[in-house]
Amino acid sequence: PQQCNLAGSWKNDLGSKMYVSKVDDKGNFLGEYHTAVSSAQKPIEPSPLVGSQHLDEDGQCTFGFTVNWKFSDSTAVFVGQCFAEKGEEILQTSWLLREKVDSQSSNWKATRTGQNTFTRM
Ligand SMILES: CN1C(=O)N(C)[C@H]2CS[C@@H](CCCCC(=O)O)[C@H]21
Repeated sequence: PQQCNLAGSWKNDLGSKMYVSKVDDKGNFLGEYHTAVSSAQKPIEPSPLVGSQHLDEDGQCTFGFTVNWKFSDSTAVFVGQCFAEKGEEILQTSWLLREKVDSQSSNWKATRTGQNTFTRM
């Protein structure tokens, strides 16, 4: 069965790109996230990501990774699964974006969530 390995280049429906370096034998990986959009004031820069994926024998692995934004006081965490359909690999992900807020009274509005699909570039 096709082993769904996250190494390589991915793009999502927002036009963001993700470059994943090799996945080690424990499933850990590093990479870079090139976001296409941002609510931050500063110019967008590539940002490091650190993650881990299951290396199941059936190849439809689940994974998670964290993106530490270099141009924004925020952090995103993604969880998802890799699906292999007719030779195409699709990453179905959900994410939480936590932005730094100035006081706990604003804590309620600090976390956003969404879902995104990635395909190989
Ligand atoms: C573009 N995005 C993207 O490709 N996503 C899957 C979502 C989850 S991370 C967010 C971008 C955050 C940029 C940094 C910031 O504005 O604080 C958004």
